[in-house]
Formats: sequence, C-alpha cells, structure tokens
Amino acid sequence: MQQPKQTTARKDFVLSVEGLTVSFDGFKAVDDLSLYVEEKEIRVIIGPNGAGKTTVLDLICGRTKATQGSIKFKQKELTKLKEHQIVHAGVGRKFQNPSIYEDLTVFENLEISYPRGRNVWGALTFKRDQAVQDKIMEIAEMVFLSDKLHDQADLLSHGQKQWLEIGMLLIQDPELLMLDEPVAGMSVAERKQTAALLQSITQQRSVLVIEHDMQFVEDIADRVTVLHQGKVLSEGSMQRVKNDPKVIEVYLGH
Ligand SMILES: Nc1ncnc2c1ncn2[C@@H]1O[C@H](COP(=O)(O)OP(=O)(O)OP(=O)(O)O)[C@@H](O)[C@H]1O
Repeated sequence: MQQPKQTTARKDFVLSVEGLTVSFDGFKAVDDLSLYVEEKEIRVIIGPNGAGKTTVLDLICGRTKATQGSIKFKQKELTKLKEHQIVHAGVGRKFQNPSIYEDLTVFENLEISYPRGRNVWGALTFKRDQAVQDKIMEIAEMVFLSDKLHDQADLLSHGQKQWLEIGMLLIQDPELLMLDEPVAGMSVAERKQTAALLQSITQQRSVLVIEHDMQFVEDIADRVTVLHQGKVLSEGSMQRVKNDPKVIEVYLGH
C-alpha cells in the first residue's frame, strides 16, 4: 500500500498536507491528516468542537510544530520553517480576535502592514510614495473601508475591524490566506459582504477558512473538509458533505 508521506505533492496544489500528526502528551489532536488545496480555491474546514481545526491552522502557520508529516506550500516544506519564514513564503493567518492597532487610523494600520515597513517606526517614517498609497487605496476599497481611511480603528464596528485585519494581511500579498471564524459576531449584512470579499480575494489567491456558520459555508465553499477527532471524516462539495450520514451523525445533526 502506498504511504501518504512518500507521495510527491502535485504542482498545481498550492497546499499539500500529507500524513500530518501532532500529539500533545500522547493525545493526537491531528491524526495522519492529508489535505490538498488548489489555486484560487476557497476551502472550508468544519467539524465539532475539539476536532482539531484550529490546530491544523496552527501547524500550517508554524505556531505549533508537527510530530509527523509534511506541509508543502508551492513545493516548499513548511514544517521546517519558523513562523516569520512561513509568512514570508506567502501564508497569511488571521486569528479570531482582530489584532489591529486601535489608536491608529485605518490608513496607518494598512501602511504599517505594507511589507516595506514591518515595524512601527519603519512604517511611520518611510516615505509614503505613490505605489504604497495606491496599494492602500486598492485594499481599502476591497475591504469596504475606503470612506473610513482617516478614522481611528477603535471607532470601527466589529465587522469592519475584521475586514481591516483581512486588509492588513492582503497588503502583504499572501498566496494562501487562512481565516479562523471570520464572520463570528457579524451581522447578516456583514456576513454577505464578507462572502463577497472572499470571492474577490480568490480571484488571485487561495483561502482556507474554519467556520461554524453553515449558511456562510454554503455561500463561499468550493469544497468542504469535515474534521473529526483529528482526521478527515468527509470531503467534497457542501451538498455532498451535508448529506453524508457520518457528518450528520457527528456534527450537522446536533
Ligand atoms: N497546545 C495544546 N496542548 C494540549 N492540547 C491541545 C493543545 N492545542 C489543542 N489541544 C487539544 O486538541 C484538540 C483539538 O483542538 P482544536 O482547538 O484544534 O479544535 P477545534 O476543532 O478548533 O475546536 P473548536 O471548534 O472548539 O475551536 C482539543 O482537544 C484541544 O484541547
């Protein structure tokens, strides 16, 4: 039988996770997981609490080190890299709570995130040349904040803060964007706008999302991976997984 760890990642997958395992004191939070994400795909990971969803994102972004297995991003092995090297390779990660600078304006938050000015001093003192300005305008428009550019970030609504953080990741031009429950706490209108935002992001990039809101998942997902006890329980279109008796039993039926 062919072992997953010995297979070679296909070139057209932006992300190939194979045989990924992490044990915490003998407990396998992620257990021999394989997952393949295509270019420009929106993949949603769903599953019950404790299934290992957040741990998978932690492993991909290097926050948690794998016990076994491989994570290839465009042929580059991520399990050997440090968190900042993974960001540099083109993987952006948004956590559940927005980490924006509340006392800076929307413009300044985006400017600080521009790759040329990674630290606060560098970002605030470097010349605001036209290319940076143009990029900030483009991203602000994409994340529905062009009329808020000069507002201080703490004045934004919860949803707008989430969009700003997505904008701060987009300005770094990642090829893979990972989002942990991006619409939690958002209004219905904001959820719809976020779905549109993800569609526009995947014109150029791939997105990996953890989400519990099934309507949102249905609106955005190209494919859905259902995790259960650290393993893939089911995978495919939303239509397919929501009719899968195993998924209904452990997750959707509750
Ligand atoms: N650093 C850690 N040390 C020990 N156990 C951990 C650690 N991180 C996660 N776990 C355990 O691994 C399991 C998977 O957790 P994880 O947060 O990935 O689940 P999840 O699917 O994201 O759940 P939820 O939907 O509740 O966020 C849980 O049982 C959790 O307690």
